[in-house]
Amino acid sequence: MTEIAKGLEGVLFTESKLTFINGTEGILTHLGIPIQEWAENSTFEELSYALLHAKLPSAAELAKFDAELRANRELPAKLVEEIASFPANVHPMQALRTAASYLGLFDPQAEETSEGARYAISIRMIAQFSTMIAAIARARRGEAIVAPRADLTHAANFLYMLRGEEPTPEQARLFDIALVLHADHGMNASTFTAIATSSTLSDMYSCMVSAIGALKGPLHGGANEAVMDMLDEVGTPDKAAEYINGKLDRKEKIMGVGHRVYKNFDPRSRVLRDYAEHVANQQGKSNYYQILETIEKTVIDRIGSKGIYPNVDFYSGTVYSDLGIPKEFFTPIFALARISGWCASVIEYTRDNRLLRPDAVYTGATDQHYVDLKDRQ
Ligand SMILES: CC(=O)SCCNC(=O)CCNC(=O)[C@H](O)C(C)(C)COP(=O)(O)OP(=O)(O)OC[C@H]1O[C@@H](n2cnc3c(N)ncnc32)[C@H](O)[C@@H]1OP(=O)(O)O
Ligand SMILES: O=C([O-])CC(=O)C(=O)O
Repeated sequence: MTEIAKGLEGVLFTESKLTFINGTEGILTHLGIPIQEWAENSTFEELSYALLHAKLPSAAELAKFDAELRANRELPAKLVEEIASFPANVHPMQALRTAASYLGLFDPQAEETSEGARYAISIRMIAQFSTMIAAIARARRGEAIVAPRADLTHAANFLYMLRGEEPTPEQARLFDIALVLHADHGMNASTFTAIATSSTLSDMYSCMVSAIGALKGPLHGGANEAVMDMLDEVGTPDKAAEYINGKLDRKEKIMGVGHRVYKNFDPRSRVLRDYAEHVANQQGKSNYYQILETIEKTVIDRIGSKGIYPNVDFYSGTVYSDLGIPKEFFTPIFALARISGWCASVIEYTRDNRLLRPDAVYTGATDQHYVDLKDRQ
């Protein structure tokens, strides 16, 4: 009998030097370096360089790359106008998908697919995704769009544009760590989607728009917002265990737990949990962390034996929420970070491109003949 790899589970379709995951032992490395070391020591700018070049930058290379990102933050004025007129009630991921596509209209290199062009476009998109997302957030709240500043880091500039005031160094660093943790993750659904599009030799903007669409779904990047919905529904920590037990009894899914590859724990969620705990311990903060702690314990007690543990989307929202970021922007922020992984993976795959085209086992009718419309039941 023909074996079907449902969900392409375990199917190896390419080689990559960027990211390694051992889902049984909870190991994630970029360029062989553990994610915990990236989070502790590095920045989003440095990891983006490392992914795009498959090597750690020298100090001079990093300074040049950072300067290029800073120089490319501004959006075309027409796009800013367009974002300001988007309907306020659309989901920000819809707005981002549209804005990213619109951005391509102003890029003279948009149709070029050489590696050099893909790289130059990647720098612009990494820089401009941040500006687009902050602009979408401001416009949605009816606030004036804040122009980017070139004297701030990528993380600090995003929070500045979003809130209209500079973050503290601690807030900027916390957000930077969140970006580092989300920047790449092997052949996840959105990266795979970007690669599938690029495998037809399509352009970078089409690849990124496809990837945004794939990230949006609640089984992937959209889960971080869904977790926050769940926390709001639970309300207070004392109700969390009953709420989760009820959901599991009804065989409903819990958002932010479970993973196609990690069957023990997701190392990113551990890092985020520590930061979420740190933030929660500061005076006057939300009780989201306490609810999540109880949910984690209840889930592991009930279904941990199936390999269900918190994933990266579980704790990220409470960190964002304590940074003053509204929940509808959690998934756009995922895109703000993952753009680096998408671009790097597309560039890497395209070097030895092969059209992606799997197959399905046909189970439909055979030996039929066309029936005229008037003779059909
Ligand atoms: C950044 C990211 O993309 S990380 C993932 C973000 N997504 C989410 O958090 C959404 C919730 N999680 C899920 O839906 C799933 O865990 C997925 C889609 C991420 C991975 O699923 P799969 O690899 O297909 O796992 P699969 O569906 O085979 O699950 C195995 C068992 O665990 C159960 N299970 C998996 N996830 C969950 C969950 N979130 N809640 C409850 N039960 C779950 C399944 O029902 C299944 O049980 P069974 O064996 O009794 O039928
Ligand atoms: O790898 C996956 O399937 C999903 C994930 O955790 C990510 O994209 O960060």
